[in-house]
Amino acid sequence: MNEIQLHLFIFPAFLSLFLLWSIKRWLYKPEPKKKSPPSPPKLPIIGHIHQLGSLPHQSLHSLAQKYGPLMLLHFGRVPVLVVSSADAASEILKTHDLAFASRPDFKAFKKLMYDGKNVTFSPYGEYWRKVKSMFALQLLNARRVQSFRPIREDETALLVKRIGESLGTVNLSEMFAEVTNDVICRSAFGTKYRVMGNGKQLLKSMVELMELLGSISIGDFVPWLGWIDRVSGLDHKLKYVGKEVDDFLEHVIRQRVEARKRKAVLEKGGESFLDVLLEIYDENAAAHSISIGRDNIKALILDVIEGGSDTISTTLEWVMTELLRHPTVMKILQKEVREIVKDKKDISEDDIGKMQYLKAVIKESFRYHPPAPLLAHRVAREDVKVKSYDISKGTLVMVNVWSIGRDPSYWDEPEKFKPERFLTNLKESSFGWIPFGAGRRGCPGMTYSMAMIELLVANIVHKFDWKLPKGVVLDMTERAGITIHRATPLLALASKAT
Ligand code: HEM
Repeated sequence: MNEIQLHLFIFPAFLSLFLLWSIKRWLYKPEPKKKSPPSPPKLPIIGHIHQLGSLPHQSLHSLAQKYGPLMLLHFGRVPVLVVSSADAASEILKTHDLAFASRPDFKAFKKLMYDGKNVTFSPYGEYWRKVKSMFALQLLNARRVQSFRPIREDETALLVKRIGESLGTVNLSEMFAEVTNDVICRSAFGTKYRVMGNGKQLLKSMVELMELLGSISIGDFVPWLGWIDRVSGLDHKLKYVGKEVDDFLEHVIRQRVEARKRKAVLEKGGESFLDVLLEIYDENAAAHSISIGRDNIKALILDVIEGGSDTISTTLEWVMTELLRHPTVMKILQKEVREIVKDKKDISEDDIGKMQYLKAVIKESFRYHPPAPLLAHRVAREDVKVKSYDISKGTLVMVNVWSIGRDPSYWDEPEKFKPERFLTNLKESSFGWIPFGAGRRGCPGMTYSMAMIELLVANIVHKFDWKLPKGVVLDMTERAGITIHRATPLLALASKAT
């Protein structure tokens, strides 16, 4: 081939290649690079799981100081978005609420909550919408919360009597756990249950259940390491505790069904949650446009017990801890309560309505010690842009309420316990104060909880004076779990009010 022939061949070949390349570029535009939130260095296989520590909300708070309020971690193969400011929380819980309205399907949730049939761990969808609206409209509406008033009053009176009989050092943690359990059981089942069928303490089983719900199963994040859950005993514990709680619920439901057949009257305090559910179950399914079976009832009852007991008792513990740490705040509160109640024997809910400082103390305690410091995890249902970041479908979202309550750009002197901040501005209406979460998946139990916490705190500061036992230094260490309790029981010295 001479030189001219060669040129004649090469030129069209180049031209065709160039045309092919241009067409390909035009047809298949390369995906724009995704922008992820800042992320700390990670380990192979497990990613950032090792950085959670025993108190994840605190470890994540420290990491967020360095990587910012929207931070991306990886737990095994699962991307995890950690949210640590009011502004970022508003993006998740308000702007993109629907996109983040689902929950993860962790093994513990499925095994202990009847395959996710409860409200809290149910994925977003038709079933969740129905049971959530049933919770909000029928189980926890204002009228029903009001109907439980005699239960709250009875149990508060019993607590006051118990403290009065054992003036001196009292174990407030234990007392709060018991009174909360009694109120919740009476609201849920119409009667108190401390002991289960086999003589085991219900409270102890509930503590085990909560611990398991808060535990990490490695198989959820690195499926091929799932065998570790077997070897570590987690799988066995899930089965054992699940069975124990199921036996108890079965026993209670059978008793209640029998009592309903005999038309036995409830203890005072209106229709229980279980009665409402049984009504829907056996009589009225069509009218409620929802079909629920035995497992659904058990799962929904567990929502009430695990949603209510631990969260309320831990709130009471922290409120009293802060009052004991701040005697001046205690004095101001006692003055308010005593001036409003005067020499009446009982505190009415009308009286409570006037106690603005009491409400401020409780709100401040929620800010500083949110009982569920990481809310309940959310999951992204679709790809979504948050601020300028691309968050992919399936990302697990942790909203660090503990961190948000300590954000100095939002709260003035966040490390100080200052109830006054809630008297002067309504901070709790925005996303800096979200101990009950917000948006579609927000907690439906806030009114119920507040009614109980306010009545209990008002009564015990009204009837008694409190201080720390001699030589006791308040230990502020937290105990790990899905709700955060004190690591050591709260002991306090009670004397008759002066
Ligand atoms: C001090 C008391 C309580 C606190 C601090 C609390 C806190 C929370 C939090 C943080 C969430 C997750 C919200 C979110 O993802 O945005 C939640 C959900 C929930 N809570 Fe509560 N809660 C309390 C009491 C109660 C009570 C008394 C009940 C029932 C009687 C209850 C039932 C529920 C249910 C059913 C959900 C799931 C809502 C959903 O996923 O749609 N909670 N709670």
